[in-house]
Amino acid sequence: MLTLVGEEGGGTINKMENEFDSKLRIQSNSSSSSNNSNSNCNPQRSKSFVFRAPQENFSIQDFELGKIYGVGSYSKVVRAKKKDTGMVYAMKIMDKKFITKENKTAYVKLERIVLDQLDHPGVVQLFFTFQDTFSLWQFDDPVLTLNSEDMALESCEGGELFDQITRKGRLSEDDARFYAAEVVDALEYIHSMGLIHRDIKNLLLTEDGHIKIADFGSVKPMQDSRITVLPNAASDDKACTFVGTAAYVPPEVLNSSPATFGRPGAGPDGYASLKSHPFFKGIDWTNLRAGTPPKLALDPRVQSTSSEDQESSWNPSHVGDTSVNTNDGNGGYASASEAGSITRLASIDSFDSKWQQFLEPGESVLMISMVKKLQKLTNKKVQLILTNKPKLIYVDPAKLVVKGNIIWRHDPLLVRSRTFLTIAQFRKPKKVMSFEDAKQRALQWKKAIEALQNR
Ligand SMILES: Nc1ncnc2c1ncn2[C@@H]1O[C@H](COP(=O)(O)OP(=O)(O)OP(=O)(O)O)[C@@H](O)[C@H]1O
Repeated sequence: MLTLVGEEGGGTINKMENEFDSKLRIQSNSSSSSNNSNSNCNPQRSKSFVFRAPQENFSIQDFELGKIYGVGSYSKVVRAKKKDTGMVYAMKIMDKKFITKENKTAYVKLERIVLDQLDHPGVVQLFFTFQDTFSLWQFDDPVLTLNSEDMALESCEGGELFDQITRKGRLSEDDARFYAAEVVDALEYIHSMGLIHRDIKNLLLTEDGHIKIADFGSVKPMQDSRITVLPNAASDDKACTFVGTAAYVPPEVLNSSPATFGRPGAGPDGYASLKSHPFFKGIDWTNLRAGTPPKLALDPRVQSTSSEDQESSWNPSHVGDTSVNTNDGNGGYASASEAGSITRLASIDSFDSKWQQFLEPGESVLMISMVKKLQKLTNKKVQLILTNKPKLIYVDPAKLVVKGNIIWRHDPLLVRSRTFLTIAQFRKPKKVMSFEDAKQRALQWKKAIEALQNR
């Protein structure tokens, strides 16, 4: 049985979560006093800090949840439609216990405060936040409790720029210029606010195809920052701590120096010389966002992407299904019957810090499940973990040691039923492994692995 409470005792967890609350909760405006999530009003710069994006009393039940946009190191981002208003958001759901345990509270707080104060078309907008308690089931064991911190962000329906490059094979020079210009414009704004982002890896796209920068958890406010940063927010000015994602790290950080504004090529005169570079000839910097973006290449595996279709697929049970970008021929959503068979928040254990030790920095879990590894004589319970590296391992859940690293090639997967998944490893040592997933997600495992094979 996987229990969060059972491992450490409810008292400790409660203490941790209270600690989280006290660190995160800052006097906020209430929903009744504020209906201005879209306004440009300046936040109040005083001891009693007032958020522009209010802390609401909503619950996840107020939303229809759809596909999972992605899984970060300490969050899941899910498409969420508010039932009463019909507004669609990208809901960033974070487990408070996990964040507290991993000492990430300050980063969460910083992202919340910074996003609250940024206002630029190239930066993803924060609309509101709320806290919630989910009831979880695992293999029909008693209910578990997840206390979450949720941020309702502007939904970037165009997905990641990375996927556009993958689908198109390469960008034309004009398209590359367009995206580069929008990134430069957004970074100029971010830098003008006295912030260094430090983790520009997810360049997201709006439905129209304009760039949005997200994920401000690693942001570094400089001393003269125009952003109000409250006590307890992350500060590693002196320590030169490594923050960000290894593959995207700027050269100065690799040399153990602090991050600087210089990354994208801005010189001592700021962005002027960069923007007047011959590559950007013809770019109208003052009306950048009025330009026509490159046409988005749709995911060929998704048969229909109209909003209508997406909305008809809403089902709360998807929230626990981390089989991201799978080829289910159903617009990226599980069918109703598949969804029904997915335990609510089934893969919540992906938030459990004990699995994080098997990941490298920046690596995130795509699917995770307690399964039975079928062997000749005995069956063993193992934790099967699929990551975006991509990597597929199974771990002894009691000893917390990796028991196997499955190296796959093409077409090694066989689904015998909703429960049984067989994987053939063709590289040496050659072997065939079978797993039984009591949550009947064999097909989803297959699709998630195949999606990675096809990348
Ligand atoms: N506003 C958004 N709209 C659509 N998709 C989003 C949005 N924000 C994030 N995503 C997707 O969700 C994924 C997870 O985002 P998140 O910010 O939780 O973590 P991350 O930045 O990818 O990873 P890490 O936290 O490890 O740095 C992203 O990779 C992105 O694809």
